[in-house]
Amino acid sequence: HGSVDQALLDEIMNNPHWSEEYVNTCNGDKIGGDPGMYCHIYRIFLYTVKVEVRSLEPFLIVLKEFIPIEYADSFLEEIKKEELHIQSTVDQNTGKNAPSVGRNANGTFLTHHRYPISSKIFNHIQQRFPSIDFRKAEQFQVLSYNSGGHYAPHNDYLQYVSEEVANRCPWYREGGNRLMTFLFVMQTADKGGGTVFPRIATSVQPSKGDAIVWLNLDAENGKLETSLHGACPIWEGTKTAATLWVRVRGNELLLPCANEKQFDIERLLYPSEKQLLLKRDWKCDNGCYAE
Ligand SMILES: O=C(O)CCC(=O)C(=O)O
Ligand SMILES: [Fe+2]
Repeated sequence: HGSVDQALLDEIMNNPHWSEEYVNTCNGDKIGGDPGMYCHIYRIFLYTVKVEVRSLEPFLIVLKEFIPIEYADSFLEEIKKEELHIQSTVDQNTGKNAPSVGRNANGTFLTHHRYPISSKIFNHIQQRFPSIDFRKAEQFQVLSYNSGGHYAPHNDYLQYVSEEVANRCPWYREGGNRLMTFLFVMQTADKGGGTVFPRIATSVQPSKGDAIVWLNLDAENGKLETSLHGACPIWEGTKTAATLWVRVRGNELLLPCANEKQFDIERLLYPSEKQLLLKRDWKCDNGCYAE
């Protein structure tokens, strides 16, 4: 692991939520090495969006240089004024809030329009990614990781014993599960700090301003276990990122005419071209739109 601080490395290796395999995947960014990977640029209104397609099953893309550097910097300035709390979980044994073994990060939630700059970033995302209604996303979760920080591989979907039980909770009933995670990076670590997807043996080492976008559910709203991911350990420096968890209600991405439920992945990959397509007199093969 090169010149990685041995004590930090030992700590991660002894953490039951991490494994050598995960850490190795963290250290090997797949840029250019994955035969299934490709890139394209789409244009929407006057904006261009650079897309790196890492995987379609599960869906994982990186939007390169997506958030302007000056926006990221302004947001960072605002965040400095916020009190970031150590992210804790409820200890199963004591019932008390305790720092989590699975995650070592400071963070806070901010409403989309909390600050002019968060609003600007929110609108920036929405304009360039119109196939998703980001108003249906939870608040920005800002996460900041210092050296030794990490978030061990986990899934973002909410887990309940059953859909019936879940729906007793108004918060779930309104939004449904977490369909998509949209994460953008405002500050990169000096060493480490990518996002790892162990089930597809991939990690993304983002640059400042890049956004990493993936789906957590399948087309039937089932839990997509291959969306397992984590924040790789930070060996040096600080990483700051913000997450939008987009809920599924109002964001059904299903093909209008598919007999079997399937996502309309093109809507995510080429939103602008899809808009043009929809302007044409488009008919589906299975006749559901026939006059
Ligand atoms: O910071 C990262 O790379 C991952 C964060 C994450 O997985 C989450 O907030 O759910
Ligand atoms: Fe996550």
